[in-house]
Amino acid sequence: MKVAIGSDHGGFDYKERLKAVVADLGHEVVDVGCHSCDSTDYPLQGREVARLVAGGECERGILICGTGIGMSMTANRVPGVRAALCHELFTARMSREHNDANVLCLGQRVIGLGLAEEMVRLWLETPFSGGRHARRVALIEAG
Ligand SMILES: O=C(CO)[C@H](O)[C@H](O)COP(=O)(O)O
Repeated sequence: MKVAIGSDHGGFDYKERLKAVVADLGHEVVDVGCHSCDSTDYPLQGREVARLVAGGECERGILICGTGIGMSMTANRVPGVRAALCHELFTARMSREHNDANVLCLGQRVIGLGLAEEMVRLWLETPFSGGRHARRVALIEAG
């Protein structure tokens, strides 16, 4: 898969570490920035990743800021994006199985790096269950 990844300064360190996790699983990483710890504004990177996913250039997206909240608010404004803000493994898995989430949002100031790495692996490898959940996702997309 092609996986877009982006962060603001509050998520920069995790972005750099999570890129390796994504690549180790055999996926292509598209890094939209930011590219340093200098202060920046999360909607810039959040929108860029969301547009890549909504436009089909990337199949999935991962966004990291301090809490993940601003990134999820931003990404979910883009039609076709189903961004899930997760802080533990259960919701990361369910966001794929039940909600077909195509963007994962994480908070670098909320969870440890080891958990974030495990969540990314689980989230990338968990398929959508379909069935009754497909009807519900279609209702989301119908607006
Ligand atoms: O979590 C975030 C948005 O949801 C940002 O990373 C956070 O608000 C940045 O804060 P600061 O400019 O004080 O570093």
